[in-house]
Amino acid sequence: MDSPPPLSAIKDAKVLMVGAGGIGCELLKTLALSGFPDIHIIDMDTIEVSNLNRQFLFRQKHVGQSKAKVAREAVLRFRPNISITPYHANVKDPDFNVDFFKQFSVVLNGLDNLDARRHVNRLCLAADVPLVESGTTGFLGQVTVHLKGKTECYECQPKPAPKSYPVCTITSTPSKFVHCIVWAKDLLFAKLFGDKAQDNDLNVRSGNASTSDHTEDVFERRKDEDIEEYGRRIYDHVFGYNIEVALANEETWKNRSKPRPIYSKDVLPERLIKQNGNMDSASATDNPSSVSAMASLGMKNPQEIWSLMENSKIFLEALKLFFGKRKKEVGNLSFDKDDQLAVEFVTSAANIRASSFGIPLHSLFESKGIAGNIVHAVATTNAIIAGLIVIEAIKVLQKDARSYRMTYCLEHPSKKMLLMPVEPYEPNKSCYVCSETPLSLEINTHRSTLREFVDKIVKAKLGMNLPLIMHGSALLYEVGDDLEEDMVTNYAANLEKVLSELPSPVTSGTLLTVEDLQQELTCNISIKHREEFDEEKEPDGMVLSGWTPAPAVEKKDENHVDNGVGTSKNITNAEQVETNEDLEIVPADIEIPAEKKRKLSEISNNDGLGTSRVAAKTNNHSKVQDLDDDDDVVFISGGDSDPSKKRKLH
Ligand SMILES: Nc1ncnc2c1ncn2[C@@H]1O[C@H](COP(=O)(O)OP(=O)(O)OP(=O)(O)O)[C@@H](O)[C@H]1O
Ligand SMILES: [Zn+2]
Repeated sequence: MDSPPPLSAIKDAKVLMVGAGGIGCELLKTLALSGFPDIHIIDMDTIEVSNLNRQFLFRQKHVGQSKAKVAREAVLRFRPNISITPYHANVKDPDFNVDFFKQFSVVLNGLDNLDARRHVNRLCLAADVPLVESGTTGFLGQVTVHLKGKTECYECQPKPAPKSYPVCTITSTPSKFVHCIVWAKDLLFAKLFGDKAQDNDLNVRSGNASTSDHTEDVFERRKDEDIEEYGRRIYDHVFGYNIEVALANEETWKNRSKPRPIYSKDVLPERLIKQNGNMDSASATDNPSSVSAMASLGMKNPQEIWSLMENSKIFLEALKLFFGKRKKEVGNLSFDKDDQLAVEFVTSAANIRASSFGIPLHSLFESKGIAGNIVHAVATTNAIIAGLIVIEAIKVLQKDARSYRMTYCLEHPSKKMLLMPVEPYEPNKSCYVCSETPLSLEINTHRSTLREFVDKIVKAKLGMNLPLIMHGSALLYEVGDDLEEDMVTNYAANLEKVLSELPSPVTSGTLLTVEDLQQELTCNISIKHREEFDEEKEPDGMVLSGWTPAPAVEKKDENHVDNGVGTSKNITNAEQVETNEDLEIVPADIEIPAEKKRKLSEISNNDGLGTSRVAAKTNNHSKVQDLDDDDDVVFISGGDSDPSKKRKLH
């Protein structure tokens, strides 16, 4: 195949692509066809059957192989003369350090989780390499350009927190099917098959616990207890007894319709084994990943809505299969949308609960989508977004900063346009990642340990990978392969100490320096002691602040138009999305600007210090409601985790 000569800016470019999934496959193809001569790809995954419907560089025979390597081979078949270097690895591996990033002209992300995106953002800032970010969720998509000091970095705006529900809605007063799914997945499944020791609101106490039968841990299987008996006991406890206990609190039901307790004997015959000969033989195979309650019971259609009786049978069968065929995993399982048996269990439990609360039942297919925060992937959106990434990459290579655009791909046309380009925003001066703004942390220094600080703040909130913590010149903690043994012992001991009892005590007023050696990121955290925290609102028992959106100021030139679009009015669609009930379970990785912020061109038109001719603009992003996980993002994606990971249906 002959191809036209590449643009001169492309000819010498060396680009790094991170992620070879839905967006990545499209991107690699478009880069190759556009004439990019030297492409490096990092992807840590192997190909799954569920990827094949949209990750078109992969075929059935590639299942189980490295995405980065197979993508390379597929593209070399139609562009044999370009150089493609694959890395089957996690981008967070220490090998991919700042020096590694420095060799590239531009980095292009096709990731699906916040954690990896933040990491790449930091490495690009440290290496001073431009980053083109992207994400898609169904029909929605987004591409942004991040150039150190010129445009906002990926982390300049706090990301939407994952959608969460009030605990009491989940444990006591569900009103939507999603509440039943969250209950089945995060409480019941976790209690039965995950870590037993975890706190869990399922063991609802009766009014007089001392005389109740329920003082024992009902979830503990009794010695020699038959598995069906055990399953029925769990069933009766969570769908019968717990509902009776809840009903006893009249106040709760004053303005709500009361739930109905459901006991297994009312729904199922006394003994299923008699009814269903294959209950004991269970599934035909011993391969744990193919064990299925539906298969055992001869039910085939995942789109069918099961009756209460069918849900109850699936519930008992799935429970039995976990304790029979997958016994080794019990105690360590966490819900995985690709685990058929887990989805069957969660679907049936959610449906039985829904039945009790008068909520419409759902099929396994629908439940899987809700439980896995799945948004149906749209291959065309990935292709459009990949094209836009390449357009922005070319502008970056041409050093044409004034024409950079962040572009949103909308679900419904706005002013007859599906693509909405907006000029990029200037960096947020209070961003702890790309500016040096100190953070402050309220924490109980007499109660919280260094380990809690490391896990909940340094890793979870600040997204650091290889952290080092200093108080003045005293090193309190660091990680690394080359540490002396006595240092390792010291740090391990420090981790268990409360902050005020560390060798160099951390108390109110202490300024801690936290550094990530791989990301080359340093943050100063000013510590403020606080005695009490609200368990519901501040479950971490610590509050980090200082990382805020840039202050909103009164907006001028409201009708200013970028490229013919881009006024605040263009956001209506995004706002519709935000209030769209159907999207409730979508992990919104996407952020859409509600109103304009100061833009790059306005800054570069003047002294470059931010005293732009446009005196006042707002700086708010209206984020599409985060429906999940993962996950996750200012950018949309194929999904995280991670609690912030968005996922697609395959
Ligand atoms: N830390 C990371 N290092 C390297 N690659 C990563 C990292 N995190 C995510 N990825 C890759 O990014 C890609 C994202 O692609 P995509 O959103 O299509 O997800 P997927 O895993 O292929 O599909 P799905 O999530 O829908 O099952 C994946 O191939 C994944 O392996
Ligand atoms: Zn920033």
